[in-house]
Amino acid sequence: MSISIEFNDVSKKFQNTSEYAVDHISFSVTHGELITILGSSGCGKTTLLKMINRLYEPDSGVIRFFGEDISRNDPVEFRRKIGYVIQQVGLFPHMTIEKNIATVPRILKWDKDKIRSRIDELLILVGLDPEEYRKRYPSQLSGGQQQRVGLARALAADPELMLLDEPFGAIDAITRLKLQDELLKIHQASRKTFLFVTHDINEAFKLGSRVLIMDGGKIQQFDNPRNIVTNPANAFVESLIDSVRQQELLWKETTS
Ligand SMILES: Nc1ncnc2c1ncn2[C@@H]1O[C@H](COP(=O)(O)OP(=O)(O)OP(=O)(O)O)[C@@H](O)[C@H]1O
Repeated sequence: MSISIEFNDVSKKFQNTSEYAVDHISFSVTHGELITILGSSGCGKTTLLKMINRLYEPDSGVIRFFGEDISRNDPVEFRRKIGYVIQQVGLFPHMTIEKNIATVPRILKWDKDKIRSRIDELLILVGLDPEEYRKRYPSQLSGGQQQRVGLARALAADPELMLLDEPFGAIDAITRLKLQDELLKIHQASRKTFLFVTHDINEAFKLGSRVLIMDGGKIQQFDNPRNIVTNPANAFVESLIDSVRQQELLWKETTS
């Protein structure tokens, strides 16, 4: 099996800050995995993701994509091979849903019929009826529906890698659970690599075949959920798991 993403001793410190945002981290992801990156606010999750699509450049270390050092690629061209979904969705407000989804295929000069059938296929995949939603504008959609379109747009050109930065962070709990289930199905069907950032431990353990736990810019543990629970690597991971146990206890107490 091939390695799609590999970090080799990668660090990033922003100007006028004393601490590393990402502090000498190394890990690799096998192609086809869905990895979640879990940690509290400010631990470096977004910085890690943005170094992959080259919105940020590392200060040191090497990031490889299918074995190639990404710093040698043209960043704009490279970004088209990567789907990127963020919490704020970022749909173009003046464009219809179909035009939003077609953004990258149009840049890649796909022919019109291929783009049209891809739009329909993707809308169905993310649970939106093409007839009803194709011609709408983003402002005519709910937040959850906009996030579905954001996902469809990121998947449009069939990227080898999907980067998802707290995509469901602003969505209500019930819709969020539904979107998580759909994301798992989409991932299974696509067999591509997905890196999903979240600060929600339940979401991280539900979605990730492996969970990369960060704190202070460092990896605390990178393993499958079962091993993390049964064999926490350090006190930080233990306290994270304890926090879920406390929630469960509280839930049991209040419902019994
Ligand atoms: N553009 C920037 N300039 C200066 N410091 C930054 C910049 N972006 C991030 N940082 C700092 O780097 C550290 C890591 O930030 P990052 O956004 O990666 O964290 P995060 O884990 O994604 O947090 P959150 O969950 O709140 O989004 C933080 O201390 C943050 O203040």
